[in-house]
Amino acid sequence: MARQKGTLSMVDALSVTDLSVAIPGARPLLDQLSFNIAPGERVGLVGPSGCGKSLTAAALCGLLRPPLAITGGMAQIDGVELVGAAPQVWRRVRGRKVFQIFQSPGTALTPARRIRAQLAETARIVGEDPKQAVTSALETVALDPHVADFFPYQLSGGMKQRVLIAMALILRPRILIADEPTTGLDVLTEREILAALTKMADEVGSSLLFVSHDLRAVAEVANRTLVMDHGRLVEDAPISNLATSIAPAARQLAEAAHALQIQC
Ligand SMILES: Nc1ncnc2c1ncn2[C@@H]1O[C@H](COP(=O)(O)OP(=O)(O)OP(=O)(O)O)[C@@H](O)[C@H]1O
Repeated sequence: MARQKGTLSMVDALSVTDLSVAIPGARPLLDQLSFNIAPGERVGLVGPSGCGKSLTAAALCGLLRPPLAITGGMAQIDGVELVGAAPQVWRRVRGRKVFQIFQSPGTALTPARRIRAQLAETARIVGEDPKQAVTSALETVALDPHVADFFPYQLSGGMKQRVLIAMALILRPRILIADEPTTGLDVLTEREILAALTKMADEVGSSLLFVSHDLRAVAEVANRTLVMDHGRLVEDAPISNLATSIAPAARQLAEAAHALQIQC
């Protein structure tokens, strides 16, 4: 495995070194993860259910809840150390340096505010003209301009995900972490979301860490894949190399994806 141990170089958007997460006193749930992501790089994080993908995303977004805790290692975004960072550091980092999109987009939107107000507020945070930013971000994620007048409850799951991607477009984060953003969506909506994600990352130059159990979805957005198994990183390779990996979890994922390919 071409595993990069990660002292932060000038070019890394994210550098993770020996990151461990556990309930203190118990065995680690994340065990000494190390990887780097370059600016603009799009990386998939895959592995079997329960291997630690979501915990990794949560740790990098400062969203672990006690008794879970980071028990060792470092994680830097754009040179800012996240492990042990104070709340005021997180307020500076969250959104502008790391933006997260999760499975349930509804929880990230304020229920009683129209989409226009929420996107405009985001634009003001970064000093953008709100009107222009809202129009242009909605257009980039292929949402009708009228969506700006809606409340979150009036949107489908796929539309809410696109609103969040529009928010990321306005904030221009250094890295976007998307944890299973298309789970529960139909396949056409899934492809639209993946297209919006890659377009957003291309326009802004953001790096993308795309968490999924679905290698086919990862293949749409990333060409490098991190594979986890039982809390450890077991492979770091181009997606096309997984079938011949020495890591059984990587080979099993490649075989499953191959078996699911349907000729239409
Ligand atoms: N709050 C928690 N307290 C204790 N253990 C937890 C907690 N959250 C997750 N875990 C454990 O950590 C491990 C990794 O969980 P995680 O949610 O990261 O898996 P995952 O790879 O995202 O799985 P899936 O693909 O099913 O979403 C699992 O064994 C899980 O039971």
